[in-house]
Amino acid sequence: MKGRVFIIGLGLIGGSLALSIKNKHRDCIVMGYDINEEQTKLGKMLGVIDETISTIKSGAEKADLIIISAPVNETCKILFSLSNMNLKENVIISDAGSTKKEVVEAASILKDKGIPFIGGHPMAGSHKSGVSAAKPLLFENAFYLLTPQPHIDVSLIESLKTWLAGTNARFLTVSPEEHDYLTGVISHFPHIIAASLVHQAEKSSQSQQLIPRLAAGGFRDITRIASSSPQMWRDILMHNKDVLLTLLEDWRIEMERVKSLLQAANEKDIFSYFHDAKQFRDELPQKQKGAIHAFYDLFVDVPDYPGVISEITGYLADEQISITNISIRETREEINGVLVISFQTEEDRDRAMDCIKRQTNFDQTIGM
Ligand SMILES: NC(=O)C1=CN([C@@H]2O[C@H](COP(=O)(O)OP(=O)(O)OC[C@H]3O[C@@H](n4cnc5c(N)ncnc54)[C@H](O)[C@@H]3O)[C@@H](O)[C@H]2O)C=CC1
Ligand SMILES: O=C(O)C(=O)Cc1ccc(O)cc1
Repeated sequence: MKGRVFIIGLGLIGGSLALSIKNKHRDCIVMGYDINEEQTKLGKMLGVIDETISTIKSGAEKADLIIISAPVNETCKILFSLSNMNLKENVIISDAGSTKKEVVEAASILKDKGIPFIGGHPMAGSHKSGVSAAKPLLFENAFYLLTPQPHIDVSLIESLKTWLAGTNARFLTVSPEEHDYLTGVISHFPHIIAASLVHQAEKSSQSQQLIPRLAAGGFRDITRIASSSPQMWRDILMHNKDVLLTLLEDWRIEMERVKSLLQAANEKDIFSYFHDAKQFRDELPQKQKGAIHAFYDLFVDVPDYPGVISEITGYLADEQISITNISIRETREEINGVLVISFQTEEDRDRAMDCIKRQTNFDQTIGM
């Protein structure tokens, strides 16, 4: 496609969309605006965008496609300001926000002026923020939910999908209400629980100083999403309040049930509680990307001698296997440490396992 794409909110998601669009449509020009000028400058320096734009108006009035990728409260305000600008006749406006009902409602002001808005949500990402974390293939194999209103012409939806083809995502159309319920269950609610687990550990750590050290391993992994942007999650909770209040009530009832099983020392039902959860989880699709990002982790038991980490990273570098993160877990003093290496893809992790197996006799396990 040829034309000008304008990204408003040039962070992790805006930057990743910009890169995927530039990859696929070599002749288009991607313009970027961010309220934080540093992000726009950085985006240009990193080659994420072609042009920096200093006001929304100046970018919007030149654009064929506008994608808003700011926190969802800001998105609603930006939609309102776009409705007062002289946009091109063929423009399409979309967004990348994690909630849809309120965003689509805010966009009704555009409908009144005949400007098409198609709500969008690429359902992949991470706890990282900012344009420097952007990646062209962040959304590969992820679901990309679209929430067009009935008045939107099918050809416009197809045109948006063509613009976004470089994401390699899978498009699904749902209603804004359905969207907010689905994402409430599998993404928004788990973020509340992750943050609450961290709060609980923090409270306990006031009387038990060993907690932070012991929490360094699995606890840190299962609460990774609690490191996400607080502004983004505040906005998401404000938008999806009703769904989340219902889910919190369901959760409270569920916890009461577990409490009574425990009080009654009901071994049979406690077993079933874990057994049934394991069964459902084990049957979830493994190769598909869900809303919460999976890193492909490899755990390597390494002996405690100087240089062991650079030895392993050296073997991986020799075979050009890229890693996204590396850390050492020291939960067991004076015994082997566990080196945790994270990869972007399952293939990279499998190649790394094979490489380390050939080069060393260290035990390895994979994180699931
Ligand atoms: N982080 C994730 O994994 C995912 C996030 N989303 C959604 O995408 C949107 C962006 O999230 P991220 O890129 O992760 O956040 P981010 O924090 O990396 O980027 C957001 C950017 O928006 C800018 N911004 C804030 N207000 C603005 C305004 N009024 N005008 C212009 N720019 C403004 C910020 O300065 C920041 O650079 C949010 O709506 C979020 O709910 C969707 C899918 C995944
Ligand atoms: O893996 C993670 O950190 C996420 O939870 C990513 C994420 C965050 C917000 C979304 O609307 C969709 C995906």
